[in-house]
Amino acid sequence: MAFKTIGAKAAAALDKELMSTGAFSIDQLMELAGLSVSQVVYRVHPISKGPRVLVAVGPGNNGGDGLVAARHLRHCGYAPTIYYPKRPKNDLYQRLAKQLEDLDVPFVDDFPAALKSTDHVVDAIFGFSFSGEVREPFPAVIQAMAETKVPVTSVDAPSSWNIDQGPPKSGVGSNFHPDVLVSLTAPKPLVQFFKGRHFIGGRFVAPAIAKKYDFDLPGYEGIDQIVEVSPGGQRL
Ligand SMILES: NC(=O)C1=CN([C@@H]2O[C@H](COP(=O)(O)OP(=O)(O)OC[C@H]3O[C@@H](n4cnc5c(N)ncnc54)[C@H](O)[C@@H]3O)[C@@H](O)[C@H]2O)[C@@H](O)CC1
Ligand SMILES: [K+]
Repeated sequence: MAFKTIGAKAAAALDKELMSTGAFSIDQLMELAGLSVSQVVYRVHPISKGPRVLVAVGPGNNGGDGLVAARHLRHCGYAPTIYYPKRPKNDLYQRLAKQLEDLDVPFVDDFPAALKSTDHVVDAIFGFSFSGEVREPFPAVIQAMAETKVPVTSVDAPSSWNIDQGPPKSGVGSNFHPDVLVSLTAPKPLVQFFKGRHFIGGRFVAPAIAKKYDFDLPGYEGIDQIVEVSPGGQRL
């Protein structure tokens, strides 16, 4: 059985609903989303494969998930490094960054250089609100992630891919195929073009809300925050 996908518009509406009628705060959702991402990294890249994780953080909530994941990974014994070139003034992102600074997590400015000394990359640049062509300073970052041999885990979407239509046909991102994807709440239509290891995370949706938005909860086991599915979103 394939899990139903939710398109960009539905994902944004679901997000709004969780924070209005669902009574969640954004901090809560982001904490659980980021925790899922950290569990996926632990699953696909145990510390024995190398503790260094470079997290590429974008300007929106996808980036916030990356900051939370980095904090959990640090507490689990990894050595994360953060690339965060566009830091919004928003209080939530400032606090997430401060929490990392207090754990002595380094922030770096040169992504290609940092990529040369890491064991794993988390792509938390853009999620379901990405649209159009990638703007500066991110084209070189996407290109570097496309070319590296270091494994890349993308949060919610491979950054630069159109949420509903998948990878761009040409230009930045057309050759970007991350090794791992963590779909948050439900896979997006782009998963039909994805070929790597695929997980669903974001264990915070009530059954009634999933029903309203016409997707299935993946059946998390025990205390797991993630479920592995096929690249295209079939139950394994
Ligand atoms: N309900 C859920 O599923 C949850 C989703 N969360 C995360 O939130 C994400 C969505 O967050 P947002 O709506 O803040 O948006 P995104 O983080 O997807 O991206 C929006 C940011 O990217 C910029 N941007 C958009 N297109 C661009 C382009 N072509 N070039 C350069 N910059 C561009 C925008 O100006 C904005 O700053 C999800 O993908 C997921 O990762 C979680 O944090 C919480 C719960
Ligand atoms: K992403």
